[in-house]
Amino acid sequence: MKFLSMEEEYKLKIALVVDIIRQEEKLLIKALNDRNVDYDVINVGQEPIPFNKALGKYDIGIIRPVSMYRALYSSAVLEASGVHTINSTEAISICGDKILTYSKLFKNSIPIPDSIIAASPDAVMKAYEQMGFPLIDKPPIGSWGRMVSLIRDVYEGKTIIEHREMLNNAALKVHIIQEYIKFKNRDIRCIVIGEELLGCYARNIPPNEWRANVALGGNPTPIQVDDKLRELAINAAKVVKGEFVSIDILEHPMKGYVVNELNDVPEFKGFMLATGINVAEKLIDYIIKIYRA
Ligand SMILES: Nc1ncnc2c1ncn2[C@@H]1O[C@H](COP(=O)(O)OP(=O)(O)OP(=O)(O)O)[C@@H](O)[C@H]1O
Repeated sequence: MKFLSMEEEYKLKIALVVDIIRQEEKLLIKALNDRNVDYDVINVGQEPIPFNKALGKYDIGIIRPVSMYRALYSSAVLEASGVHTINSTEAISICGDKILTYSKLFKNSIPIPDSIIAASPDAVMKAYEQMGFPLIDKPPIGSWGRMVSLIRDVYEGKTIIEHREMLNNAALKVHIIQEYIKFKNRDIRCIVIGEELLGCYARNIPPNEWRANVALGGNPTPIQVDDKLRELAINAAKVVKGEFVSIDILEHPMKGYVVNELNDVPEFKGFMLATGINVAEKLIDYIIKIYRA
């Protein structure tokens, strides 16, 4: 029997595309080193990426930029040279925009919060009236809960409309007006890799907040995963063509689980704290298992 050297064994060449190195990226680098996988870190926050077939030396691009457009475009350029990116450009473009995400989910009968899209101040006022207060108003792009607003009456609504109109970004002037789902004072975040659910945890809403983001102090706690939750998370990931995504789920008093959003560059500090699962190792093991030559 011939024993393969580590290099022969793992013929994969990986591009780890980043714009900053967070704890998540450090863990990915550690997992790559531990498994002796050949990789380069491409920092698109500092380095240009040419349209160049030489990029085709990479088998896989792990796309990790925090900035949505850096993630989207670096994935597109790598894909153009034949690199398989995780996530794909298509998945990033869908998940990076909540309206595109909801459109895919709704079309595929995956429950979402009742939502209305409004693209002008007049349309927003009408949408507020149709939805009724209290309601949530959020822009289609953004993360860490920024600009996600709980609006209790028309005065607060008018303030939000005015502020958004002042922003120099067309997408931020579009509003998603949404039912406020207060039910359990928490939201659930699951991670799917490939077609499997890695796990889920809950983020409890901290004091003086109504949002559960870990970045805002949301407290990660373990939960029991039932079949419905598992099925919903896997289906939602599939519908947006996500290969490594996190899925945010709210619990509705009548409708049960509803998908709030998906993230194509998932953060996983909170997930690891609550579940003890090393997401970086699982992702690299998955890549080795599925894509090793
Ligand atoms: N319709 C809603 N009803 C109740 N709470 C909501 C609703 N929409 C958002 N939230 C709360 O606000 C938080 C942030 O909202 P959302 O996830 O839509 O924004 P985000 O900026 O994309 O956040 P993330 O960093 O998770 O990507 C959610 O985690 C949830 O706690």
